[in-house]
Amino acid sequence: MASHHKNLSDFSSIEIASAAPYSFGIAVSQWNAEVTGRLLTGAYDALRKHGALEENIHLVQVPGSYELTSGADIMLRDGRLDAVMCLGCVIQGETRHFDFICSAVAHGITQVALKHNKPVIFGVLTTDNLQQALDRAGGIHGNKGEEAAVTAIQMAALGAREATHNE
Ligand SMILES: Nc1c(NC[C@H](O)[C@H](O)[C@H](O)CO)[nH]c(=O)[nH]c1=O
Ligand SMILES: CC(=O)[C@@H](O)COP(=O)(O)O
Repeated sequence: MASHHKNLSDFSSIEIASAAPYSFGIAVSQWNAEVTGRLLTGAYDALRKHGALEENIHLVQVPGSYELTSGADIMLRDGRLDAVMCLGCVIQGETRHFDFICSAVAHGITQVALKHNKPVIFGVLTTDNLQQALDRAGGIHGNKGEEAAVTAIQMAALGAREATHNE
């Protein structure tokens, strides 16, 4: 299994840019708040650890992961943000509803990123059960929210470099 005994939040092998110059949006789902709250803490703490200013971190809450697409779109409308993280937790139930939500949010946020030409980071846990989610929200497998924040920083820095290069 890919993540067996692996801390998915181990970034020791990469150089992470400073987050200080950039503005970030975080859209977080209220479904499975026990998990998404931990993802949010991981993301926020990682942004601040890498220099993001408190006033440059903007938060919106949406009902469920399916609404993360709309939340990201709304956050990107005024063009002020350099990257948006979408944090959610979808846990398999008895029906195929899980499949539709996971597919919709993955495709949806991709379309939003292309629409606004800004990075929209997929920080959504898609698990078989609650324990798998908790293990990836500050547990034995790290914190998907922290991963999303590091990814957002790296992509914001990439965008800034490319903008400078193309001037
Ligand atoms: N079952 C989960 C949901 N379901 C709700 C949907 O995300 C959506 O809000 C609803 O279908 C109305 O559009 N959401 C999660 O984030 N996680 C779940 O496990
Ligand atoms: C991912 C979901 O929407 C799921 O939790 C709902 O449960 P069910 O498939 O049993 O209706």
